[in-house]
Order: sequence, then structure tokens, then C-alpha cells
Amino acid sequence: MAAQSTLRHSGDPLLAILGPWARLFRSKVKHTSKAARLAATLAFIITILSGAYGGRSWLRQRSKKKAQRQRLLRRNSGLRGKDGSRTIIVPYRSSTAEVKIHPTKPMTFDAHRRLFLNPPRAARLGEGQMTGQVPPPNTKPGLNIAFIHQFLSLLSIMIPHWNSKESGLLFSQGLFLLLRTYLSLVVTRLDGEIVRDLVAGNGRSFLWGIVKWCGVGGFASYTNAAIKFLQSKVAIAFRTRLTRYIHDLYLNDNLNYYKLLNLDGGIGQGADQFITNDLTLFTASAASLYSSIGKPLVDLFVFNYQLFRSLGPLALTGLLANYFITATALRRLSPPFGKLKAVEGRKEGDFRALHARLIANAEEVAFYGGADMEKIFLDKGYKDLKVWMEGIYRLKIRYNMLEDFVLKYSWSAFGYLITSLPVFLPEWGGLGGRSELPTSDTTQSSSTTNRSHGRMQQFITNKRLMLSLADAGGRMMYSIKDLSELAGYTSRVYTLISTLHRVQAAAYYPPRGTSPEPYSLSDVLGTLHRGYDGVRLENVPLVAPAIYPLPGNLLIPSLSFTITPGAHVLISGPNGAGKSSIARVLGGLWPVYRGLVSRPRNSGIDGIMFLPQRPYLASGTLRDQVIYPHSEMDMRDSGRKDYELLQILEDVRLGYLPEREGGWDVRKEWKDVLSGGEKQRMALARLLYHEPRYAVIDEGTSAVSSDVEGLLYERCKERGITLLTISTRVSLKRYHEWNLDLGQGEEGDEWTFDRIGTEQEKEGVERELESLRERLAKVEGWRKRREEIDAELGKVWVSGQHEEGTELPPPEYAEKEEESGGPS
Ligand SMILES: Nc1ncnc2c1ncn2[C@@H]1O[C@H](COP(=O)(O)OP(=O)(O)OP(=O)(O)O)[C@@H](O)[C@H]1O
Repeated sequence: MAAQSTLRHSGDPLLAILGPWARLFRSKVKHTSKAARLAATLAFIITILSGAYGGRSWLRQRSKKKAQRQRLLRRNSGLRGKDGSRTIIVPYRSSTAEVKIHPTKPMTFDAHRRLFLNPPRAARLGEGQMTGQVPPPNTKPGLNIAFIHQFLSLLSIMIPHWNSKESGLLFSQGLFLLLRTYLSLVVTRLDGEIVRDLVAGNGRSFLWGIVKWCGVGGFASYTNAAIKFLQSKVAIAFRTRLTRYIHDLYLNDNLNYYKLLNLDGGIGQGADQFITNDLTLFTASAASLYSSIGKPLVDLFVFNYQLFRSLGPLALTGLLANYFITATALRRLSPPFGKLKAVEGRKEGDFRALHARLIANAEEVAFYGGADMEKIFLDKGYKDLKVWMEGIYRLKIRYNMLEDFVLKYSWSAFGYLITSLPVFLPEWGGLGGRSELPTSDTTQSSSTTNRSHGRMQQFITNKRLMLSLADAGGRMMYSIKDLSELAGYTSRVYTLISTLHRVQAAAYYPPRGTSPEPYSLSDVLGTLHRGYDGVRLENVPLVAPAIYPLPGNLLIPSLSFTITPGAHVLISGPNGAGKSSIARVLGGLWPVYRGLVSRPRNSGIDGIMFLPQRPYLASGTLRDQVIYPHSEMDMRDSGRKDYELLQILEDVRLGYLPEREGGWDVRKEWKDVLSGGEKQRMALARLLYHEPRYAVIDEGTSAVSSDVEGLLYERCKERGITLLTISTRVSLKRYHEWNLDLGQGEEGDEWTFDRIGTEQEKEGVERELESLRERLAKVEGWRKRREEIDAELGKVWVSGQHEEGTELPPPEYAEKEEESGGPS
């Protein structure tokens, strides 16, 4: 029996663990009363039942949530939180995942403005106020105080609180980095022991050493993988923080995405290269810096201390001197990697912008057959980039040679010298060196053997320490280059964010002690008043702005008119007179340089809506095209239904679209699917959906047939929308009450604002007729003058060649054909 039980125990380890517990349970059960057993059984059954019920409702909720997510994803929609956050649904593997986005608080932007617009003078960025640019053009990206300021400013966005997720990630990474250093130390010692045992022929210890080596190796591999994983997590967390911050600053009610390119111009071709490429490089570089500098720094301290213990103060002094000299030499001789990287980023951006332009205008270029011309632009853009990159590589090759020689070969030679110290200069060889001295209580031969084994172990350990140290020092040196490159990326990202802050705060100041250029961005004195039921301009000059700090171009010196509800206005005039410019000022795209502009507060319902000259079709579903700029979430919130959208499409004669395209949820490249007229009608459908009180329609029906055009205007008016139509078509007057006519006078900078169909307007027409009559009266005189000139020219032509009235000889080829009997 005993034998049986032993067999069972050894055969089934699980039973061996559970057996005692089972016995304990059985003995407890035996000693409990019947009532207690009944209660326990009941509790057990209730637990199982409630568990099953809970599990079932959890499963149900999960499948309901899954279905909701799928629906939201299909409809390009999401969920809105009470705290203003948005939850969007993204595809994840075969299912979906939720991403919650919290908007950046305005307070945060206010707090950061100081960092990005008023940097300390010590950072050599304060001079920006003198030149009106932040950062000033003379701030070179490199390892300087400006870099530290820029990096710390960005760090305050990347790690907003000490207890944020990013700090946690960095802390965990730090722990793993320390662990790796510790493991390197263990490996170093182990290496020495293994070689000692091998030389001494101690097989048992040698094998045990190998086992320990493998165990430590496995653990070290896991540590390395964890460090890399955490580094990528840190990089992506940094990138998420910065991207969201930039998006919140870039895409807001202040229209910074428009102003950045059209008014400020501080970042050249646009923000896309900055946000996509430079930001990625910056965050990857910042995250790797932590381990690429942090780890060797810790290593340097630990290994130096170890070497000091075994080699003594002379070695340590030598080592430190070596670091200092090589670091200074390399720093002096290194090219300005930061500046090179910043320029490279700009050139990459220019090249990318050329491609983006071609993609956006592919149809137009194709019609013109402009491929060859576009290729020239693209090839030139690439050549610029290539020449720059080759220049960088040439600079790098020289530096790399020097770096390699110094860090690999000269350092190892120096390392051998240092590790030989205990052998040749035992009295200088530190604490470990004392063991080298002969002792009197051992025999000569065993002392020699022991000493040589001890030397061997110590040499191997020291050599490994030296190698690790050289590796750590090398990595420190290499990271000087990484640091310079990081300075380049930092400068790019900092420039983007500070320019965005400047646009957001309209912080354009003339250099100290000077007055601003008239009609430049630092000379904006007018007011844009939102919250007026109508549209009113009072003594507003119409100025086409120029990129800061240049002065704008004055189109109309002073414009004043008021539009009240129901007073539909046609804004007419020749091309380039400034019609669309009025819309730009009203929309807040262009600044109000002088005077007062009043407009409704909101865009859309109860406000004002603008239909631009070039119809825009968003990416998304067919529904998204009608409700733009609403999302489906907004549409559901306002209680609108799909059948209403269909009615709107019927009103603009696009009722066939949902069926033809395959429903409301279908996604297509709508700008290629819809014709020019359909696009304009879609824009009017948006107007009918939003039903604003006022609408500015800029050439919104130029591609629509005139019968449908009239119908569209009537539909808008039926819904109580007051129209401000910008058009060169005088025929549109019949749908409007007032006419603002621009481009009059000699200079084209005068204007009239008249009621259509009134005495005043008739007088205006009379005036125009009178001026035409005056011109007609001059026609007779011009005709006579032309006859005189013709006669003069006729004399010159005829003299000495042909008689008047004689036939001109036939062309040569006609003569030949006649001779050969006509064309074959
Ligand atoms: N972003 C800009 N920067 C500088 N000048 C501009 C800008 N946009 C337009 N302009 C200039 O302002 C003037 C008025 O332009 P606007 O677009 O208002 O003309 P318009 O009367 O609407 O002409 P059209 O009938 O051709 O649409 C033009 O001379 C134009 O070149």
C-alpha cells in the first residue's frame, strides 16, 4: 500500500500538491453540521447561478457593443463624452477598438505660449522678438542652450504630469536599464570565473559556470527585448501626445491651418511634413536617447567604480583623461549634424509637397498633358535633396573614420595598457593588486601557479570590464552625434509649434523701435464682431494680405454696407475686383485691417455659411457629403434622419445618388465620382441641410443649368436663408434685392451698393448707357483714322512690286501640282 502510494506520488505531481488539501477539506466537511453544509451548498449553487447570469449579460453587452462599434465604424461616426472627449472607432485586427481623445484645454495652450513665444534670453531665442520671428532665423539647430530650452518645452507636452503614462513607461524602462547593467556586471565576473576554472582544469566548477552563464544569458535577452519594447512604447506615447496637441492647435476655430500657409508662411510649404515625418523622427530619437545615453552613463559609473576597485586611482585618472580628451576632439571635429538634419527635413518636405500637389491636381495636369513639365519640377526637387544628402554623406565618412579609429582601436590599446597595470605595476594596481604580492606562508611553486591563475582571472575580468567600458564610452560618444541629430529634429518640431502659437495668438509685432508696415500682419487695427444678426461692414478696407512681414495689397480703400435678414445681395464685378475677398474677410480667413465687420456668431444653423468657389468633397460616406461639416454623430444628436437627407437631395435634383451609388454608407473618392455641376448641387444640398440664416455663395451655380439654378435659389429663399451671392452673371439679379457692384472707376477700386429695380438702379443703368453713347460717338472718328492708316500702309506695300488690282502670283506648290496634272 505504501509502495503504491509512493508510486502514485512520484507519478502524478498535481495529485501530490492537491492531495493534502483534499484531505483537509474532507476532514473539515466531516466535522461540520448539516445546516452549515446545506447553507454552504446553497451558497455554492447561488454563486454558480449568479456567475452564469452575470457571464451571460456580460456576453450580451459585449456583442451589443461590438455591433454598435461596427455600425459606428461603417458610418464614420463615434461617441461624445460628457467631458468633451470623443471616442472614435478604429479597425483593429479582425475586430474594432475604441480610441478616446481628450481635447487639449485652452489653459494648457495659454501656459505653453510663454515657452514657445517668449523664450528666455539665455536660450538665445529671445532675439526673436527683435526680428519678429520665433525662433529667429539665426538660431542654429545644434547642441546649445536653445536646444535645451526647445527640448524641455516639448518635454512638457510629451510628459504633462509626473504621474502620466509616459513617466510610468520611462520609469519601467529605467529599471530594466539598471537591471541590464547589473547583468552585464554579473556576466563580466562569470566570464573571469569560467576562464579561471578552464585554465585550472576544474571541470565541475567550469560546467556549473556554463549553466549559470546560460541562465543569466536568458534573463539578459529578456531584459534587452523589454528595453526595446518599452522604447517603442515611449516613442509612440510621445508621438501621440505631440500629434494630438498639434492637431488641437492646427485645426480649430481660429482657422490656423489656413493662416499658417496663407498669412504666416513661417514654416514654408505646409505642416504635413512636420507632422508626419519630422515628428516621428523626433519622438523616435528622443525615446532612444534615454537608453542610448542613460544606459552607457550608468555603465560608465558602475564599471569605472569596478575598475577603480581592481586597478586603482592611476587607471581611473587615465580613463577619465582619455574620455575628456576624446570627447573634446570629437565634438570639435564633428560636422553640425543638427543643422544638417533640419535642412534635410525641409528639403524632404519640399519634395513631398511637389508630389502632393501633383496628386491633388492630377486631372488638370492630365488634360494639359503636363507630365513632362511636372517631371522637371519633381526631378529638380529630388536633385536638390540628393545633392544635399550626398554632401552630408561626404561629411559623415570623414567623421566616421575618425570616430571608429578613436573609439575602437585607440581605446582598446589604451585598455590593454590599463589592464596590464596590476601585472607590471602591482603597487599602483589598486586594491586587487595587493593579492599579487608574494606571501610568505605558501610554497614557491603553488604560489606561482595560484598567482598566474589569479592574474588570468583578473586580467579576463578587467579586460571585459574595459571592453564594456569602451562600449559604454563609445555609445556615449556616438550619442553625441545622435544628440546633434535630435537637436535638428527638435528645432523642426519646436518651429512648428511656436509658429502655430504665433498664429493662434496673432502675435505679430514690429521690431522694437519701428512702426509697422501698413497693412502688414502687425498693422491689424480693425474689429471682427461675431454675434450680429446680419452682415455689416463699416469703413473696411479690402486688403489682399501678404506673407508676414510684407505689407498687403489694397484692393478697395473703404467698404461700407449692411445686410439685414431677407435682403438678398448679389456681389458682382469684374474678375479680381475683390468679390471673394469680402467672403474671406467675413469668414475670418483674412484680417480686418481697419473698421468694423459684424457677422453672426456661428457657422451653420442660426449663423452664416460659406460655399467656396471650388466645391469641396470630404472623405467619407455619401451621407457625410450632404451633412459636411457635421459628422454623423452631430446629425444624430440634432435628430435628423436619412429620409430628410433624401428630400434635400431631391430638392437639388440629386435624388438619384443614394440608389445609384449603393446607399448612404458607401464610401468613394467623391471628387472623382461627381461631375462639376453635381458637386455644386451637393454644396447647395449642404446649405439646405444646415439651413443657416445667411449664406455666402461664391460662384456656386456657375456649372448648373439656368433652369435648375433658379429652382435652387428659390428653395434657399423658401427656407429663410438670406443670400449673399458672388457672381459675374448679371442674370442672377432677379433672385436678389440688392447689388454690391465692385471694380468701378478708373482704378477699379470704387463700388456701389444699390437696390435692384429701383430709380437709383435705373439711374445707374442710364449712367452706363450714357458712357456707352459717348464711346459710340467716338467710333466714327476712330474709323476714319483707321482708313487713313490703312491707306498709308497700302502705299508702302504696293510700291515697286505689284500694280494695284493685279492678282498675286500663286504659291509654288500650286504651280507644281498644275504641271503634274493635280494631286494624286
Ligand atoms: N491669398 C491671396 N493673397 C494675395 N492676394 C490674393 C489672394 N487671394 C486673392 N488675391 C488677390 O486679390 C484680388 C481679389 O481676388 P478675389 O478672389 O477677391 O477676386 P474676385 O473678384 O472674386 O475674382 P473672380 O471673379 O475671378 O473670382 C486678386 O487680384 C487676387 O489676385
